[in-house]
This record gives sequence, structure tokens and C-alpha cells, in this order.
Amino acid sequence: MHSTLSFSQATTVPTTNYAFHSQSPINLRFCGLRREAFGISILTRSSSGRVRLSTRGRSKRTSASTGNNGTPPKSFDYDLIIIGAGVGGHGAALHAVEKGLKTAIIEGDVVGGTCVNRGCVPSKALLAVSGRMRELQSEHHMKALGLQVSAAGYDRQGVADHANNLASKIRSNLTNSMKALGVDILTGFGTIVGPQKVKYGKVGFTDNVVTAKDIIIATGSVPFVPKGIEVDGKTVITSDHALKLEFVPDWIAIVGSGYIGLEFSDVYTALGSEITPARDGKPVIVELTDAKTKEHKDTLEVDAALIATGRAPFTYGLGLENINVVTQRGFVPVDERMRVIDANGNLVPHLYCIGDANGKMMLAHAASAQGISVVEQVTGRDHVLNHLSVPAACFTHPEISMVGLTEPQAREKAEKEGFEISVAKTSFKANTKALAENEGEGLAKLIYRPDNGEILGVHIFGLHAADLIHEASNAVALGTRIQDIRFAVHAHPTLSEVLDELFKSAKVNAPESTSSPISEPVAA
Ligand SMILES: Cc1cc2nc3c(=O)[nH]c(=O)nc-3n(C[C@H](O)[C@H](O)[C@H](O)COP(=O)(O)OP(=O)(O)OC[C@H]3O[C@@H](n4cnc5c(N)ncnc54)[C@H](O)[C@@H]3O)c2cc1C
Ligand SMILES: NC(=O)c1ccc[n+]([C@@H]2O[C@H](COP(=O)([O-])OP(=O)(O)OC[C@H]3O[C@@H](n4cnc5c(N)ncnc54)[C@H](O)[C@@H]3O)[C@@H](O)[C@H]2O)c1
Repeated sequence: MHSTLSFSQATTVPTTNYAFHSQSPINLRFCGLRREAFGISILTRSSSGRVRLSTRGRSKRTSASTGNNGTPPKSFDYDLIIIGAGVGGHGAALHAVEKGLKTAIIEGDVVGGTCVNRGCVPSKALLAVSGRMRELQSEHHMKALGLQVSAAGYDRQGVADHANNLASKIRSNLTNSMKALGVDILTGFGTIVGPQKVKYGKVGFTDNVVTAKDIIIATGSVPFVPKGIEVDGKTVITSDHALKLEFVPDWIAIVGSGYIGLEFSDVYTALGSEITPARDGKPVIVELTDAKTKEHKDTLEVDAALIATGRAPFTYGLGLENINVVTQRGFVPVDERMRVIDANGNLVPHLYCIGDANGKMMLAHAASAQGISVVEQVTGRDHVLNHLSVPAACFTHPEISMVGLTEPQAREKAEKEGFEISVAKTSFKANTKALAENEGEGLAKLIYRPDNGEILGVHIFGLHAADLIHEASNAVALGTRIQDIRFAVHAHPTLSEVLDELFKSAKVNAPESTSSPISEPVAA
């Protein structure tokens, strides 16, 4: 039997047809499946072994809430309730207890969410293996280092176990960290039933109602599958299935060349798969059509297809209709402080949404940073997260990383606001550490304002690019200008000298500030 897929473009040609990202029946089908999974969760509220930090005494605990769903409760069970224990919820919870808030987190599936169980963590375990395989298989690279290695091989189950074991370990670390700090982990599906009021439990069976002064929605996302594609989990799969590495297909078509498409291309090619073109007589037929004209372009026959066409927010069943909130393509509308906006454009008091569910930036650390920002606000310090300072990385070999604007975005901004931009570039080819590793392929690019030294964007492609980006992202976050950071000293020989050289090569017309790190302490 053949499964047939239709989609607009092959993996190597990215489209930006986000019209697909609607709350389509496919999204609902996914949500329905997840809801079933939630339905079989443990129901009891865990409080054993908790060590409570001192709370600020901001709220009194009541038993179950009373009053209509539409009426805010007069006292609260918690200062803060977070719906969803992914990395976003976890980051918010830890910061909340540190700030003295009495905090609960509701989780309908397993602690850790996408990142820990079906995302960053297992995928990086697979990529660690693919990196080594790639290196060991490169005769040229090995010879250049003077090494001799007999044919490299791998045990598929061993690789799969590495990814699975890492996810389990990190999941248990996350759970333990919350328990140790006194976060109540409430198990079950959470639904907002009114202002400052949430019910949770096994769907259709148990309803425990809890109240909180503030609520954070952190319900994350699920794979988005375009209309017309039937995922069977065997030959037509999403990242949820691929991460289990139950098989390594000879020929696989990857639909979508975003983060997931690129990272899985790295994994599969290192483990021996051919990504495209396909051979005849294979179980999956992929029809390629032009995204605009819908004209048929080509047909591929492959062993498997990985659908990596983005993620859809998971906001189904959250009860947003009970508080007059309408999602936009499934995403919860928020302002720059992650405050939820209702159908009339007003802010919903005491309600926030962070992470993938708001769609601002679908990255683990962005979710967590948004959560921390919300906690800062609810504990009295205004805070707006600068998303332009949040770094992003794709963990291919070599890695790609970035922060801030791309060059076209910077040019557009410059034209609108009336300033000049300049671009500086450096290569890994002249970096001693990179050459010692025989990894001289790579470059770094800086987009900046020559008039005042502001860093607008940094992009790196090369060995350990994902680690290197933080010098630039911290500079953006702290507002450090090039004329100041260029005096910071970097150890030799290190890859960080690539960035040192990048900042030094920029031509800035502004003087360094008086607190420049080059200044000697002045004797009294
Ligand atoms: C294959 C893959 C690799 C990735 N790699 C990276 C990476 O390397 N780096 C990176 O930064 N990002 C990566 N991401 C993205 C990252 O995983 C997400 O951005 C991140 O997980 C979002 O966190 P979150 O807390 O918003 O949501 P999630 O992690 O999705 O967590 C949401 C949680 O809420 C629970 N939930 C949902 N609804 C309810 C409800 N009503 N009641 C109770 N609980 C509920 C869910 O069960 C889940 O546990 C990757 C994603 C994928 C798919
Ligand atoms: N290293 C990381 O930080 C990392 C790794 C994996 C995932 N993620 C996160 O997970 C999210 C999902 O990743 P993703 O790669 O699925 O999404 P993505 O948005 O990064 O890429 C999806 C790609 O699929 C293409 N596409 C959409 N519909 C298509 C169709 N019908 N035919 C052909 N191509 C089509 C899009 O044009 C796009 O290039 C991302 O937003 C990312 O933030 C991050």
C-alpha cells in the first residue's frame, strides 16, 4: 500500500506559506489525541516531600472556590498558577518561588513538555551522535589530524536509548527541582473556568478547582501537519516519532527545511539515509506542486516522509471562551508583557501567556525568559523582554546561530528610521583553535550602526556557533556598544576570538564610553 502526500515544495526549497498555520481540522485532530493522552493521567495532587520556601503572605488559602465562574474570587489558593509544565512553565515556577510566590503548576501529560520529551533534549542527543559519526566517517578529516579509524558504525537501539535516557534524566531533574523548591505539581488537564480560576483533572471525570491571583498559560505546541497529509507514525512521521529513532529509512523525504528539517537531515544523513531524490517502488509517494500555481512539478517515491512544516499552538480545551479570549490561528494574543488580550482588545487582568502558545518566538529559552519576565511583573517590577536579544541556534554540523536582525530586516529598519548600517565579516579560516580542530569552514557576520556602534544583528556559521553567539546576545541585552566590547580580552587560542576579530573589524565613528574595560583603576 502506498501513502500519498501532497505538498507545495521539496525540503530543499523552503516556503513561507503560513496560511497553513490556522486552527485547521488537522490541528484539532492532534489536540484531540493529546487530550486523550491527558485523560489517562494520574489524578492526585502531589504534595509529599515538599520543602516550602517562605511566601510573602500575599494570599490566603481557601478550600475550593465559590461564586460564579464570571466573578473573581475574593481570596486565592495560590499567588500563581501555571498551566503547562514545559520549559516555559518550569522557568516561571522556579523564579516565582525564588520571589516568594506560592506557586502551583498544572500538567496534563509529562513534566518537561515538548523540549524535554519530544524536542530540544532528545534531538540534541541524536545530533551529538550524528556529529561524531560524521567526523569518524570523514577519512579526509581524520587523515588531516593524523588519525586512522576503521569503519565507523552504530547500534540504532543504542542511539535511540541515549536520546530516551537523556530525556528521562532531564525530566526527572526538572520535576525534582520544582518539588524541592515547593512548587505544587497538580496533575491533569487544566481549563480556565473564569477570572483567576482553573479546574484540572482527568477530562470528563474529575474537576478540582483552584484559584490564583495570577495565571500563566504555558501550554506549548504540537506538530503542524498541512491539510491532506495523513500521518501514520510509521512511514509518514513527525518529529514526535522521528525522535524515537525506531528505524533509519534508506530514503526519506523531509518536508520543510526549517529547524527540524535541517537538524533531522543532519541526523539521518550521518546515520546513512539518503534524503532525496527517491527511488521507484517505495511506500510513500510525495507529489511536488508549485506553492503558487498549484501546478504539478514532480513525484517522489520514498521509504518514509518526515513532516517538518512548523508547529501549531496547543490551546484547545483551555477554556479561553470563558474569559472572552479568541485565539489567532490558535495562538493566544498577548502584548509585549505577555498579558493576554481579549476579543475586544482589552487586557485580561491577571492572565498571561508565555512560550509556544503565544507564538512570539518558538524557542525553549524564549519561553522560559518570558515566564521570568511575567514573574518580575507580578512581583512589582515592570519588565519587558527584548526579543531581539534572544539568541537562536540550529544544531547542525557545523552549527548556525543568530541574534537580532537579519541584514534585510536591518536595512528596512534603517530606511524607515533614517540611519546607516554597516556589515563586518570574519572567517573561521584564520582562527588558530578552529584550524587546530581542522574545522576552518565558517564565518561570522555583524550588522551594526557605524554612527553609534549599536549591534543590530550577529550571525555565525561554524564550529560551536551555538555557544559563541552569547557574547553577542549578552551585548545586545545589556546595550553594550561595539566601541566598548572591542576592548574586552579573549583567551588565546579560542573560537571566541572569531567574535573578538569581528567587533574589532567594525568601523565605528563614536568614541568609547568612559567606563571602557581598558581603563586602569585610578589610584586614590
Ligand atoms: C524536535 C524539536 C527540537 C527542538 N529543539 C529546540 C532547541 O534545540 N532549542 C530550543 O530553544 N527550542 C527547541 N525546540 C522548541 C522548544 O521545544 C519549544 O519552543 C518549547 O518546548 C516551548 O516550551 P513551552 O513551555 O512553551 O511549551 P511545551 O514545552 O510544549 O510545554 C507545554 C506543556 O503544557 C502541557 N499542557 C498543554 N495543555 C495543557 C492543559 N490544558 N493543561 C495542563 N497541561 C497542559 C503539555 O503537556 C506540555 O507539557 C524544539 C522543538 C522540537 C519539536
Ligand atoms: N534548534 C532549535 O532551536 C530548534 C530545533 C527544532 C525546532 N525548533 C522550533 O520548533 C519550531 C518548529 O520547527 P519546524 O522546523 O517544524 O518549523 P519551521 O517554521 O522552522 O520550518 C518549517 C518549514 O516548513 C516549510 N513548509 C511549510 N509548509 C510546507 C509545505 N506544505 N511544503 C513544503 N514546505 C513547507 C516552511 O516554509 C518552513 O521553511 C520552530 O519554530 C523552531 O522554533 C527549534
